[in-house]
This record gives sequence, C-alpha cells and structure tokens, in this order.
Amino acid sequence: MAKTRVYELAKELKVSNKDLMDTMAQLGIYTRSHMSVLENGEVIKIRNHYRQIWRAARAAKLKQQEAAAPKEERAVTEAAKEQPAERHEEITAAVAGEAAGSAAMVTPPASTATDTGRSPQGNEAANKALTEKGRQPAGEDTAPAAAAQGEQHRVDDRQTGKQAGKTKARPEQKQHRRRENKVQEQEGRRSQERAERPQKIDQQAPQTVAPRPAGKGAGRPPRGKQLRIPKPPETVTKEAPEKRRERPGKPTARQEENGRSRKKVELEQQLEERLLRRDKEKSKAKAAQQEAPKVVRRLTLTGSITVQELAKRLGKTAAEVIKFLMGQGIMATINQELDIDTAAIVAQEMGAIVEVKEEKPITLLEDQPDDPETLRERPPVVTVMGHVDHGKTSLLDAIRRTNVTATEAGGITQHIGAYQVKIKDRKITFLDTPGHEAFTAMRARGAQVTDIAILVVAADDGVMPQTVEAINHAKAAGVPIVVAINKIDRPDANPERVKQQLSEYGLIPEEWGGDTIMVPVSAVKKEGINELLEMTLLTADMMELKANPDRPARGVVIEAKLDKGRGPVATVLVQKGTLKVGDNLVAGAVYGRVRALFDDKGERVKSAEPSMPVEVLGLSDLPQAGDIFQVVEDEKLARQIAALRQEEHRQEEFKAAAKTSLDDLFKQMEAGEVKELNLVVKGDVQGSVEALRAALEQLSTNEVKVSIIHGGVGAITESDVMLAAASKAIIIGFNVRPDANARRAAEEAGVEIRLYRVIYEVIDEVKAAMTGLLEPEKREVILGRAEVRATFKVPKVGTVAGCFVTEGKIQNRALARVIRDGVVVFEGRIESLKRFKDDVREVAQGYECGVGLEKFNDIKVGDIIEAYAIEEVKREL
Ligand SMILES: Nc1nc2c(ncn2[C@@H]2O[C@H](COP(=O)(O)OP(=O)(O)OP(=O)(O)O)[C@@H](O)[C@H]2O)c(=O)[nH]1
Repeated sequence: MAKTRVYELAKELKVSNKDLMDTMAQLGIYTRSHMSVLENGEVIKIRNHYRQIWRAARAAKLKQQEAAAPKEERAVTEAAKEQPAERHEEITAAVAGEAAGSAAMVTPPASTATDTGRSPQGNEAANKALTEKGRQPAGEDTAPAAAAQGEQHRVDDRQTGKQAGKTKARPEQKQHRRRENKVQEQEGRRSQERAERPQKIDQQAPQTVAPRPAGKGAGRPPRGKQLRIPKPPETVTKEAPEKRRERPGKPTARQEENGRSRKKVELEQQLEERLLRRDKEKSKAKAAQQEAPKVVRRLTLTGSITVQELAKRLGKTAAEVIKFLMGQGIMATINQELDIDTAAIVAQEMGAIVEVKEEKPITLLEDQPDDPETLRERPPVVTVMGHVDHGKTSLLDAIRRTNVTATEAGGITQHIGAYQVKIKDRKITFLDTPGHEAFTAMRARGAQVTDIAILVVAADDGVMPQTVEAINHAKAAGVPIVVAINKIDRPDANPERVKQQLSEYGLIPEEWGGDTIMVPVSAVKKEGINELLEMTLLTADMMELKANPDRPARGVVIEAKLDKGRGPVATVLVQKGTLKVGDNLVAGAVYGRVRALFDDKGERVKSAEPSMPVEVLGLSDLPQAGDIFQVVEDEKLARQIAALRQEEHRQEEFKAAAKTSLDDLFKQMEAGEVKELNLVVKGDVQGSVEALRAALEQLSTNEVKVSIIHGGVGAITESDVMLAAASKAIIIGFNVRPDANARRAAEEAGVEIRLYRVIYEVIDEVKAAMTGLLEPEKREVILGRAEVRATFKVPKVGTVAGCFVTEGKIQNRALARVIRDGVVVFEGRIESLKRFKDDVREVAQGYECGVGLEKFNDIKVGDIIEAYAIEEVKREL
C-alpha cells in the first residue's frame, strides 16, 4: 500500500494542511510537516474521525434548519419559569453558563484575550446572567428543555461557553486541572496547550447539560460523563484551535475512557462550527445581496463594441458576457467586436436598459446645401497662370503693392500664400501660387478653389506651350479666363499678335466679338493693374459668386508649414460660413481647435468670412494643400472625421488605379460611369497632334463624347499627367514618350498613358474601346533604360552605343526604341549586348554596356535606349 503524506490526505479530505495537522494533534498523531508520511493505521484513524465529524455536522445542520431561534429562547425561558422557586438555588450554578450565554447574546463578548479565565468581564457577564436568571423561577424542566433544545442552542451555548469560561475557576475545577496535569505528565508528549483544551470542554459541557441531574448535582459542575452526550459540548468548542487556545482553561476530571470521545466530540464541534460559520456568512452575503438596491444600468450603444467594453459598461466581467454569448451559440473572445444589434441584445438580456443611437458615418465631402436666402455675395478667388517668365510673380507683386500702398502706409508684413486686395470697397482674393501645378493639384483632390484665372501672356513673347497648357487647365476646370497681356512697356511688345494667337485657342477678345476680357498691363511699371482688377470684378459679377456666411466654416487648405514657434500652420481659404477662433475643425486627415487666426497682413483676427484666406493655428498636424477643411461640433467628431478621411484617402488611392482606362472604357460606359472620354494628346509634331485631335473628336457618339482636353507637342510631362488626373483623362502619346517624372506621376495617380506609332492605330483602338471590341491588348512592359554616353563605329557591325543603364535592365534581343528629346526616333530590336568584350544576355542598372541596334546606326550621345517587352493581356469585357 502506498504511503500517504499529510498534504495528500488533506487534499483528499478537502481541508487545509494546517487544519488537518491540528486535528491530527488532537488525535494524538504528530508530524513534523505536511510532507510527513503517515502510517496506514493513522490514515484510517483520521479518515474515520472526519467521517464522524461530517455525519454529525450534517445532522446538526438539518436540525438547525428545522428549529427556529426565537422558539428556542422561548422554550428555555418558559421552562425556567415553571421551575419551583425553592429549586432555584440548586440549579443556579448549573445554568450559570447558559445564563451567561444569554447575557452574551445581548452583550458582545468582552474579550478574546488569552487567559480570559481570570477576566473580570467574564465574571461580570456570568454574574449578571446569574442575577437575571435568579429573578426568574427556575425548575427542573429547564434542564430537559434546554437539553432538548441543545442543538438549537448552539450559538447561545457557544457564547455560554465563552462567558462561562471567563468565570473564575472553582475549587472543583482546580482539582480537575490538577488531575489533568497529572495525565499530561503521563502522556508526556502532549503540549500544555493541548492540555488546556479538555479543560474548556469540561468546564463548558456541564453548563449546558447541568440541569439534567435535576438538582442532584446542584452547585457542582457536571461530570465528564456528561460529555458523552454528543451535542451540547459541540456548541462550546466550535472555534478554531487558535481561538480556543486563548480561552481560559477550566480544570475537569479527565478520565482515560472518555478522553478519546471528548476529543472526538471536540473535533466534531470544531468542524460543525466551521460549517455553521460558513453558512452564516453565506446567508449574510445573500441577505446583503437581496437588500442591496438592484442597479439597472442604462447604456447607449452607438456602434459596434468589444466584449470587454460591453462587460465594463454592464458592470459585469468579460467572462460573464462571454458565457452569455456562448449560451447563445456565439463564441467570442474578449477583444472581439460585437455589432450593435448583438451588443444590444446581450445588454438587454443581461438586465440593462439599452438605447441604440447608431451614428451615421460622416462622409468626407458631405456638405449641406445652403438655403438661397442665406447666400451673400463673396469676393472672387483668382489664380494667376501663364508661361514661364511671362511675369506671373511680377504681376501678383504689382497687384499686392498697388493695393498695399493704396490702402495702408505700412509694407507687406506677411506672406501667407493668398491675399485679398480691395478695389472700390470690393475685395478680390488672389492665390499667391502662380502656375497651374497648385491649381491642378487642388483640382485632383476635388477642391475647386479658383473662380477666375488670370492668364499672363508676355506681349513680346506671345502664346507659348505653357500658355496653352494653362488655357486647357482652366477650360477643363470650367474657370473663366481674364487675359493680362503683360510687358506692354517693352518696345517689342505686340499685344495684337497675342490676341491673334489666343483666338486660335478659343479665346476671342471682346473687341473682336468674343467674350474674353484682355487687359494690356505692365507689371513692372504697374500700368493697367487697376483696370485688370476691375475687369476681374466684372467677370465675378457675371458669375454671381455667393456663399452663406452664417454656418460652420468649410473651405480648402492652400498651404501648410511647420513653424518652429507656432507648430503646424495652415493657410486656408474659407469658402462657406465663418471660421472663428475656438472652432473645432478637421482638415483632411488632420484635426484641431482653432487657437488663433491671422489674416494676410499677419494681423490677428477673430474670424474669417467666405473667400478670406487666413492662417490657422491649433491643428494637430500638417494638412496637405488642397485638403478640404470643415468646422465640426466637437473635437471628438473632428478626430473621427479625420480618421474617416484617412480611410477615404486610402480608398481614393485604391480607386485611382481604377480611373478611366481604354481597356475598360466600354464597361464604364455601360455602367454609365463615363459620359465623356477625356483625352490628352501629345505628339512629335503639331501636324500629327491636330490630325489626331480631329480624327478622335469625330469618334464622339450619342453615348460618349470624345474631348481632347489638351493637345501639345513634345514628351509627355508631369503636368500632362496632373491635368489628366484632374480631368480623369487618358493620355495618348504619338511618337513621344513620357519622361521619368511623368511616368512616376502617372503610376501614382493611376493615369493611363497609351503610346502609338501609327495614327490609325490610335483611332482604331479608341473606337474599339468605345464599342467594347478592343482586341486582346498587347501591353508593353518597360524592361529598362540606358543612356548613350559614347558611340563607336565598328567595321561590319555599324554604330555601337556605349551606354550606362539608368533603370531596370537591358536584355539582348529585346525590343527597343531610341528616344531623342522625348521623341521616338527608332523602334526595333537590340542586336548585340556586350560588357567589355563579352557578349552578355543582360546588363543591370548601374552598369555600362555596349548596345548595337538592328538596322540603326544613327545613334547619338544623349539618346535614350528603352528596352521593352510586349505582353499580351486578355481583355475582360
Ligand atoms: N519690362 C517688363 N518686364 C517684366 C514685366 N513683368 C515681368 N517682367 C520681367 O520678366 C521677368 C520674369 O518675371 P516673373 O514675374 O519672374 O515671371 P514669372 O512668370 O513669375 O516667372 P516664373 O516664376 O519663372 O514662371 C522678370 O525679369 C521681370 O522683371 C513687365 O511688365 N515689363
């Protein structure tokens, strides 16, 4: 048989090691620690002992449940009343303990200090009890009644014991103690502490059962014999051993035969008391729970919520919520999000009152249209555009200085990217960002900022490529143009020639019967500036520019910079409403609270009305130029919108890839997404561009109109890509290639560039795309580019180009084209590829190589050799 250790047995009996060792000590089994091994006999002894205790405890509990406490008291009192008066003296001593117990019921135990046997409080309690009892007639019946009620009197009795224990030991008791000591000596190994325990039982036992001899033993403490009555003493010794140790000892007769049963009884009592205490605590807790006002939680659900958060708001543990969900067949983790409906059901089922307030998603560009009644006139917002060096900056300066000197003595103090000028009490807002880059960048973001474009054309230079671009940009944006024919002070200025050239682009001057205002100016001499401004206002009048100033502001970020002292500073243009200090706003994916506003002169202002540019302080980060800003109710909402916008930006980027492409044009047409096919056409010569323009525009049908929004000569530039991106256009390159920047920009913006060498191919493809009959596409994949740095004439081979691979790789036998100044001068195949003198299959970026082209010797230094492959892509219509 396997040996049993103390802790194993403790585990088996479901008691603590300490409790078991205490019990074992009482059974006379001593061990050093809970790891000690027990003899089989000892194990059996302990098990039997506990079995008895449990049985007794169960019985006691049942009885206790049956009997009511008041009944017990009544029984005792009434029985006592029936006692003949003459017997009173006899039983007084016997019932002293019980009486003391009664007293203890109303008086809290005076002390649990050690050696309370000599405690005056104990005596007092006992005496008091005696006096009280003495007043009542006591009789023999009391004893049986009390004895009969023994079980029910456990609490009282225990207190009785306590109190009685505190009374001074009598001579008889002293005698008992002496005997006890003798036994102890004999037993030797028993501790003094243990020796005191039986004394307590001896002293207590008779107190409860004393009346039993019906007066015979009056004045004497009951004998140890009476301890055989199992129940009464249990009520006395149900405290933990430590506590009992604190009790005063009371000498009693200790007999060998009853020693064992006494111990047993003591242990039974001990266990039962523990059980009782636990029951009491439980019922107390239950009562407290019942008494506690039930808290009904109210919660408002606005969206999905995690299990943890829901539990927190319900005042429950996450485990409780998870358990509930499991009961409903939902396996959820603590961090799992529950949709609003599920969360509402869970909350309701778990006793909460739920209010569901689903927040509407805030869309990025959601804007309430204003009631026409609320609209007020607002200043026009003007952008100055034109070819390089035609005088954009000079004109903007002239306008500002003219205005500054005209309105105030001081100079220009601040430059914030936009400013307002006053003409005859009317204002014009100028965006101080010349060039169409900013213009198109904003348009590409969906921000139409400009109302009017001033096109600067130098009178001595005439219409130039960027002039044309600017015209096309303005037209694509639907922005009216006011032409400023600049540099009229120059001797070679020829304004008439400029008008003539512009008319070719659809800008017909008024004096020629057209509707384009053209003002001759000199930015340097500041001539014609006021007239230009007045004409601009006239154009604005025709446009009836209006906005509601009495609403939360909304507008566009013009530029943003990080200021060392002031943090993120954004220049914004208010388009609607009035922006005020203290407003919570969100700009793009950035939010904040307006800490301060500064106007274009650097002066602090409290608010900004429609068309007013202001610097805003207080944003959390830098927004981007072209970002839309709007004032919202609170910062939390601002933060939410900022996050949503971030998400929308991501989606926009994703969508960028799905912009108009010839491949899925038909699909888009069918879906009604495309009503107009915008094209940017770039060619090697003006003639081919014009020919393409005419041929492509003729392809227009009732469903789709083909518009060439820009056509020009030369390589495809970044500017072309930006225009195409802003207008959702496709770029057609005829014998021209995009430069590196343009290719990168096109990739980023998702603009399709299609390159052709033969005009009818362009026409055919666009036509086929429009009818959904595009052939399986042969898509070109650029392998790499190499720059020609030297040329060598090799006999019998021809001209070989000494190249440096700038991008990707060059492969032997790959298809290749030679690009000179953005124009394709040859298309064919690479015939030979060498590294030093060795033939190689391919040469990677960053290496030099020698390239020989099939049937092409006219290669020149500076040419670009582009190697490519053709991939066939199956069309999905
Ligand atoms: N004579 C004369 N020169 C002018 C006038 N306007 C501008 N200029 C000169 O033309 C040159 C270019 O002027 P800018 O204002 O820098 O031209 P821009 O269009 O802003 O040039 P970019 O910023 O390079 O595109 C400068 O040297 C100016 O002094 C003018 O009305 N008359």
